[in-house]
Amino acid sequence: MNGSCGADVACAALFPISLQGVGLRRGTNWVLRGLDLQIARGGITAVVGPNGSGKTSLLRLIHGLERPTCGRLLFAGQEPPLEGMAYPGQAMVFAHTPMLRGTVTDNLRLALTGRGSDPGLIEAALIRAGLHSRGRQSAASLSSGQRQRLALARAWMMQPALLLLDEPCSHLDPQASVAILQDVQELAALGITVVLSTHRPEEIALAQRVLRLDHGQLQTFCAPQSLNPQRLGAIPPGDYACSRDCICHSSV
Ligand SMILES: Nc1ncnc2c1ncn2[C@@H]1O[C@H](COP(=O)(O)OP(=O)(O)OP(=O)(O)O)[C@@H](O)[C@H]1O
Repeated sequence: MNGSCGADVACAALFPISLQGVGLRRGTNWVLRGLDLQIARGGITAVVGPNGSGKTSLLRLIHGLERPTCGRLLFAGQEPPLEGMAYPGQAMVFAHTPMLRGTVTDNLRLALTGRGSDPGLIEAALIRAGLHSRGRQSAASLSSGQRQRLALARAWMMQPALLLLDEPCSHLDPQASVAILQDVQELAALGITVVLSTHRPEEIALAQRVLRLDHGQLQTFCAPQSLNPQRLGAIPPGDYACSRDCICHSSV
């Protein structure tokens, strides 16, 4: 597997991802409102904004774990399938990755469910996760950082065209975060389009575009260079503001 966009068919079927007037209501609370934006194939998009601004909800919606209450979500101009939990061609990794009982290898096998066994691919995923000598170890014994690397390797095995990462380093120490971000960059270099929610400047710095939400609404969608670096360092995480010259696009 070269990993370049998993399958070009999947890429062609996913991009661009278009949100047209998308809203998401939970109970009486509109957590996403009037979103109009387009995500093109390739690169890393960082989704930023204060706590509760809707970052996770947006990723869940793109992945198919939730459906828009109103508006349209289109993949390559088409409505996604109604059946199934998650949309095809995608993988999502959460801040806290649950491990199955069993070994590290057992957890990787999960990604191959329904596709038969592929020892070579599992071996490659173990190496990718830096867990080559730990395949037979209980997955429950892994550190948080090792679990996240395993989760990314598992996602890679699924050959996704789109990888959604929900604050992948939020509970990791700096050293573990560096390893995760290295993995993310490698996956992006393989042609996998990455969308990650984050509060961290070092993750935003990896992105080619930054999508900022506030109270469920799109505030900005621009290149990170357009963000004011002074403010990036000086203000509390999650409160990223655009500099005056940031032109806000609905598509970057
Ligand atoms: N299961 C749920 N039921 C009802 N409301 C929810 C649920 N999960 C989240 N919310 C609400 O949806 C809104 C958006 O939450 P979301 O988790 O998407 O924000 P976020 O930007 O990812 O926040 P954080 O930075 O804290 O992770 C918040 O007001 C939150 O309280």
